[in-house]
Amino acid sequence: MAKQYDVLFRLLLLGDSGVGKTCLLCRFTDNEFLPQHVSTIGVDFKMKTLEVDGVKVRIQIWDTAGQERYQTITKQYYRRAQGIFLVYDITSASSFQHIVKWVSDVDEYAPPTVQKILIGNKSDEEHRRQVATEQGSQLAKSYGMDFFETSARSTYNIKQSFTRLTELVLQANRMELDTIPPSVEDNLAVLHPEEEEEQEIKEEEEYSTCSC
Ligand SMILES: Nc1nc2c(ncn2[C@@H]2O[C@H](COP(=O)(O)OP(=O)(O)OP(=O)(O)O)[C@@H](O)[C@H]2O)c(=O)[nH]1
Repeated sequence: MAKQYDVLFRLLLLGDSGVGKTCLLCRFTDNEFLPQHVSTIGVDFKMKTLEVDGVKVRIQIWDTAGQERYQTITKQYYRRAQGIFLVYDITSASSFQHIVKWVSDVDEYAPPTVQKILIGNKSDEEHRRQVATEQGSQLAKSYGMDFFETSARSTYNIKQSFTRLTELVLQANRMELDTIPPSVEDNLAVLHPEEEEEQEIKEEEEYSTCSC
């Protein structure tokens, strides 16, 4: 059967516990919002297909637990990520301060080519804001990253931020894609996951436990 997509990328959501990583993912993939905080245990993932620059991109998005005790497990997922969302909560100054630590973990464990975007989530909570938009934008600039304030509750900037990271990953891998001969492209069309990894993904899909 012909593939329903041209390329497959892995994205990762990182940030402190409670910043809204699971909610961002559930809003993007299922257009749902979970009002209660159910801490992720280890990792979960969901899939979605997007069309970016005329390319059908299947993205596998990994939602990691923000809690310290799961860090040994979650760090094992950095290695295979092509794009990473670094998420803080605009109502939590500490979650913003910890971005420095998340970036240093990414530098240590993720591939050097990984694309990163900074996200300030919960923009609907203006009355509880502790981190100014300018602070987020300055920090992102200092790391050379794009920056979005988002709201999983109101849907603000959700599609835009996921599309942008996918676009950046696509651009970063474009040369590699362009060198795949058309005959191979028809059947393969996945940058890294070939048959073995496809099988792995199918198994992962069967065990996916995302709570939304
Ligand atoms: N107001 C508001 N609340 C949000 C938003 N996104 C998430 N929340 C709330 O924040 C809490 C934590 O959200 P989660 O998505 O579970 O947080 P997480 O980052 O996945 O947490 P861990 O799994 O523990 O790492 C929940 O009560 C959500 O309803 C948002 O955009 N606006």
